[in-house]
Amino acid sequence: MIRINDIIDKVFDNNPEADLDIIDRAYIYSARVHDGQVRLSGEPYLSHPLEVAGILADMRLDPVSIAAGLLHDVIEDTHATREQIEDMFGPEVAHIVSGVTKLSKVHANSAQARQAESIRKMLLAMADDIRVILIKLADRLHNMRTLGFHKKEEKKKKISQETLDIYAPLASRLGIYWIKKELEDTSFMYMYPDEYSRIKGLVSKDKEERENYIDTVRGMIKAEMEKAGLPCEVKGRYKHFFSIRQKMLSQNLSFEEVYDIIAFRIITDTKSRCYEALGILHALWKPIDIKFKDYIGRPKPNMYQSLHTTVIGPYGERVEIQIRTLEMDNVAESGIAAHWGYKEGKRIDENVSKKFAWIQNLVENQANINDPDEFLESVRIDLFPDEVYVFTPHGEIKSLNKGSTPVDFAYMIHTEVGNQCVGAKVNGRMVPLKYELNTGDIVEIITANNHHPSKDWLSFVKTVKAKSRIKQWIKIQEKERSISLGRELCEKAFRKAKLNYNALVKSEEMDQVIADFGFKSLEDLIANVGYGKITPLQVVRKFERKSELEETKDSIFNKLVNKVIKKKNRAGVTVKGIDDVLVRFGKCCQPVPGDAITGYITQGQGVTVHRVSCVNALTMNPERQIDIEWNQQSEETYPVKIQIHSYDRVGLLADLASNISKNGANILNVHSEIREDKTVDSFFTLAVKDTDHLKKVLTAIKKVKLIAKVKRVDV
Ligand SMILES: Nc1nc2c(ncn2[C@@H]2O[C@H](COP(=O)(O)OP(=O)(O)OP(=O)(O)O)[C@@H](OP(=O)(O)OP(=O)(O)O)[C@H]2O)c(=O)[nH]1
Repeated sequence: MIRINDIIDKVFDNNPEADLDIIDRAYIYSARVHDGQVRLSGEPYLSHPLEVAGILADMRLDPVSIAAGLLHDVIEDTHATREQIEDMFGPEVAHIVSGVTKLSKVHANSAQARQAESIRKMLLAMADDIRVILIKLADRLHNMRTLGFHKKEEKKKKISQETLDIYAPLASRLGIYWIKKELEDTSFMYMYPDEYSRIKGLVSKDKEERENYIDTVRGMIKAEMEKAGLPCEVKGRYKHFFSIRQKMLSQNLSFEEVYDIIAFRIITDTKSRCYEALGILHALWKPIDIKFKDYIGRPKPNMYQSLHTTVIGPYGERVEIQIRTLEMDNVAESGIAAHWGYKEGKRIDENVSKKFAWIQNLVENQANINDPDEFLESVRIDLFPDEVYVFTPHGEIKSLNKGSTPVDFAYMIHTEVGNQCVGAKVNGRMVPLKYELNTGDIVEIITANNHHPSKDWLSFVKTVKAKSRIKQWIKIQEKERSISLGRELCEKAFRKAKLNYNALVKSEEMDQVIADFGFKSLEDLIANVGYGKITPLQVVRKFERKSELEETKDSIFNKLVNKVIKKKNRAGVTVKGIDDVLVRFGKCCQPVPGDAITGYITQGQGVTVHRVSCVNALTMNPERQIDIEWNQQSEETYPVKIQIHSYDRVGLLADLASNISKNGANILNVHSEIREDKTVDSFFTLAVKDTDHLKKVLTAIKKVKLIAKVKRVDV
């Protein structure tokens, strides 16, 4: 078991100025709260947080991350609370520890949904503080190292599969290659023990011969570099087992045919020397053209940089050689962690944040995908990137998933370019929209203003962005179609039931009906009628039931309430300088004569009247504003909403209704909300002649028994 002093030494070696005290304190606290707990291995539980902290120190992370690693499961597994952690170690450590704790709580029915949920949580946690995921990776790595202590084979396989599905790709995407490799190889060993042993056996077979080969080739490369005065270190590396297996499966190769089981790495000091070394190598051994990859010019999204070349080696064999600087080599192993400041308080730098902006994108693009299968599929594409690099006609480089098409490219440029894409030229030639792009292609998208995405595109696009934007467009179209169909169906059904559809859609009963069905808006309700999810008759029945209920209420009140005024097209307002213009009233502020008003010229729908104090009037475009005034001779009445706050008592509504009626105002609508403190707010929509009439009604209501407050309110 690693000791705390070993961890502290590692941190000190990385950064002699690090705050070691927080690590010490976290260790003491963790030891205290985990006291008495044991792991399946029989070791004290403390060994786990210590090993996790050791892995984090190997990743050269900052003391805050290491302290959080020591405490990573105290909230979940002991009596410790987030507040205690915050008091003792500060908000940063507490935030990270509680982030790790949240990740371990996944509630879902199916295995698929569980996986989707845990990936979604990880993405969110990464977008919040990437250190949460680094700790989770270290935690998983140690759990994999000790997986052998689990008794059940099934359990070991399940955990290994999850590691291959989620944790290894995440480590790869974050560029922490050493963790990715270890996770893959350990999972491989538990998942397919026979195959693992076979490959392991084949790699170690003829070990001595292989080591001799490595020494010889390394010596040759080194000598050639020295001759050219190029300082460098040359290493031989064995491909990891899981990667060998993947290559054999994906390219249908036998073990002997995987030529890069041994490869060489040249580490030099500057970027230009990397290219120089490449030239020297190619002069020594003939390169295989198609196997050259310049990840220095085009780094991978996980920041990996290196030149890869394959040459015909000294014995006529293929030799893969990777060339990079020392700094690139560090990043190749540690990825994002290599860029993580391990000095106190130093945050991840902006450049690195930009490189990892894909995390944010992933979170945003997937926020609306609810189906676990679809979610996993889309994340899989993003987590197992196999990029192609293509160019815009202006020479800008874009990286896309392998298999991407011009439509993916178009959506990557801009959603509108995608939506209006009609054709594409690749390297100057027209290609079908489902053409698979290759690295180096120059792609030009042809758009047409009124063109729209097609459902068929979903069958070939590869990127999450293109998929989600096309689906979004289809959804909007379907919704629009459903709304107009739904409206038509409802109108017919209402007519048949002798209900006035146009009046009722604007009523408060409709708000209630919408809520009864569990929808948020009238549009949603109508669209669902159009989709066929509810029938128009179900909507009609709600209204019929409502009027039946109403009839059982107090009869005086009922008669008054049901005297709904059928209003004629509103006059009563003159628009200055224009005679014959359609005038409508803002539903938002319900102006009545006497109110200061203003007009808003709408597109094709005449002028809308608002009170000058209405928020909509305050924010309207001044160019569309027009002066209007009340017509003095108008005989019209106007709806206005009032709120009456009072104590709840028997007969209150009847008293109010008769008082309002006595004062010459008709009641168009009423509803009450009873509060816990035995008071009630009654909302009446009245038809009044003007503000004076309204004032008279309000004053009269104040005289009704036990009324606390009366006021006019906006709708
Ligand atoms: N650190 C790091 N190394 C990378 C990355 N991508 C590629 N490499 C290195 O490059 C090797 C080969 O990758 P590629 O050139 O992409 O080609 P291949 O996948 O072999 O297919 P191809 O031969 O082109 O058909 C990898 O081997 P293995 O994956 O077997 O790994 P390791 O060597 O560490 O066990 C790594 O050594 C990366 O993102 N990070």
